[in-house]
Amino acid sequence: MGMLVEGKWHDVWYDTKSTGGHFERKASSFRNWVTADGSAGPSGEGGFKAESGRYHLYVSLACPWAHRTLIMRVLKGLENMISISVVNWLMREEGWTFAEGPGVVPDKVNGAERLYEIYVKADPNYTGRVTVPVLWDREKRTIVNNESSEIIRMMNSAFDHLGAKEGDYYPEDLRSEIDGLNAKIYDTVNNGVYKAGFATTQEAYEENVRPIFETLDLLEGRLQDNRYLTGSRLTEADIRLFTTLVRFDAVYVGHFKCNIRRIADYPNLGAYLRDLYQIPGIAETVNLQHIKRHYYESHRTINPTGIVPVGPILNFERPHGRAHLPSSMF
Ligand SMILES: N[C@@H](CCC(=O)N[C@@H](CS)C(=O)NCC(=O)O)C(=O)O
Repeated sequence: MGMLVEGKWHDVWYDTKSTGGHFERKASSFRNWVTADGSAGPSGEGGFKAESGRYHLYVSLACPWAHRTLIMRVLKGLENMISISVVNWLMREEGWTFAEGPGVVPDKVNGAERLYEIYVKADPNYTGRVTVPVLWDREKRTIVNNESSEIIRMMNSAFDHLGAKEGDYYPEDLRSEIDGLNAKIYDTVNNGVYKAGFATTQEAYEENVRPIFETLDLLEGRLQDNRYLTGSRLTEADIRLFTTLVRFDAVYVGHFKCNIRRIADYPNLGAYLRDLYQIPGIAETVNLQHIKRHYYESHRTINPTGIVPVGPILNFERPHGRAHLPSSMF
């Protein structure tokens, strides 16, 4: 665990001293967009035209942010257009690495052994955290973007004219509702679990753990009559919530102390989680070994022994019973 300072790797843990025990996530640094015609996107510069075989995605199967991009890649059928490398689950002194292990896919594009080498290739003076996901451009030999929320937006539409699968997960008429859900779910659920788990004072922990369950309670009600968060259509808001829910009972309840309730205790959220898991292609993006081993073995400030709990027993294949709720393709 560490960061780059002017292109040099330093092994440091998150600083929570200056923030009263609170974990504060830093903004991502590379913000260019792949677009259909290569014009600039909402941020950054142009020059990144959608082309089959041009882009490469670096992911961790453990990471909920990277997981979003893996799901979107499958839903949009981009597996043959965007290649991937998968880091080892363990993130210790050298940060993410490609050390051999089950499920690891080495870096055949840059031949890197550690993820920070990719950041230094893109910017020899880079200062900041070295995070997944990373979208790499083989042509310009640089990082296009390392912000998952933006990478999934690009995947949603930029490759459509090249034969991506049909489907719009950020449809025009639902955008303001999706934006509202995303903002609340990011703050109190996706990042909320990290704020609770990485807190280093009792106050900071309690302040952050309660809102997680307030939001989950709210979503439980919303999912009573709605198949998906916005109603009958699956959107990026569901994908973003899914990657936290699927890790919740296995990791966040124990390791991050988010234990007021489990997802298994929520009938609607639990069934919704199984419903999404059973969408063709999604189960293959979920690797509970990488997920559990990453958190419990990497965060030694929280779990000094590195022991990985054996349970809980989870079965996302069980019938979800939500097929009666209205659903429409797009
Ligand atoms: N905002 C980023 C966050 C990505 C992120 O924090 N990834 C974690 C893994 S779950 C990471 O790589 N952390 C390494 C570090 O903070 O040093 C995104 O959504 O893409």
